Amino acid sequence: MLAVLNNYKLSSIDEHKTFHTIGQKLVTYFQDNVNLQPPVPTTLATICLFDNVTGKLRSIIEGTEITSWRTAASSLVATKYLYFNRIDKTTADSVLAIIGCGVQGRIHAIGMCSTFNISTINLWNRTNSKAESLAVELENMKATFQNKNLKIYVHNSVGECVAESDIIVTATGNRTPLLFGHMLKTNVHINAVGYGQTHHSEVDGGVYENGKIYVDSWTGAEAELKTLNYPIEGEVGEVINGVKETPTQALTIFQSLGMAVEDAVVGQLIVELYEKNKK
Ligand SMILES: NC(=O)C1=CN([C@@H]2O[C@H](COP(=O)(O)OP(=O)(O)OC[C@H]3O[C@@H](n4cnc5c(N)ncnc54)[C@H](OP(=O)(O)O)[C@@H]3O)[C@@H](O)[C@H]2O)C=CC1
Ligand SMILES: O=C([O-])C1=[NH+]CCC1
Repeated sequence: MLAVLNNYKLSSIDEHKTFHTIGQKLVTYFQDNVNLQPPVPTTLATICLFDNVTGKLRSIIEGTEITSWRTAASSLVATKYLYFNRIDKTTADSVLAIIGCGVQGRIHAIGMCSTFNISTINLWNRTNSKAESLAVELENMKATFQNKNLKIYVHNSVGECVAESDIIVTATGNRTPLLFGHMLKTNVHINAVGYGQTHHSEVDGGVYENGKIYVDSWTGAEAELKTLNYPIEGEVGEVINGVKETPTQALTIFQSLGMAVEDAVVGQLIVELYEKNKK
């Protein structure tokens, strides 16, 4: 995945300096890595940064952790602009469902509960013990969350998990849909993160048909969502900068594809901080 971003600022480094980034992100997904002893992450990433004047390789950065956090951060931004900005904030304690409690499900759970007023988190995972382990971890982190009274439940079915949920994260490698329209209440926001057969494998067509679909990048969507036969409303960024209106419709879907440019900028920030602290 190629990434080029010019003329931007990193205020934590230097608010006057302008940065230019050329990067390349390499990602592999080996599902059986979780069964190794010790387990290895299934999604592995490496980020290469190049000098923007000469094109010479400047740094190679371990990108697995960056990918985990960046993906969750994108969903948090999407949830803020597509969901929290359309609801009554005075009553805005929300119920979150995590479908798939692997690396992404875990980071999304921590990120959402740290950022928003989540009163209940519902967890489902194909292998139930992983959802139970995440529930224990979240229980031990409660003091750091926005809502210290967070209630945590593990469910035996996806339908039960999402029935009362306002915000849903799907983060599985499932190749066929596991989230269907009849399972959802009204006024729901979905962050569809997992990649199975395609990016949109986890969510049934009936959900896309009745919702407003947003992506992280039009360019990514043109390349990677060719088989999604429903109209895309816009980029989340277009809602943020006012080009598109905040949706008022009660079902929104953030179809997360992953943008290498976001990873490359975080990589650049890490390299700049490293260089600054070395001096
Ligand atoms: N949109 C984006 O930018 C990104 C998307 N991804 C995608 O997100 C997904 C999750 O990644 P990650 O958390 O790192 O992977 P993990 O291997 O850590 O977790 C995978 C999860 O998917 C579940 N799963 C796998 N196959 C199935 C299935 N057939 N039915 C139901 N559940 C299944 C696993 O359940 P179990 O524990 O039972 O095996 C586990 O909960 C992947 O598809 C990955 O490609 C990853 C990074 C960025
Ligand atoms: O952006 C990314 O790293 C990925 N998107 C889909 C799988 C991994």
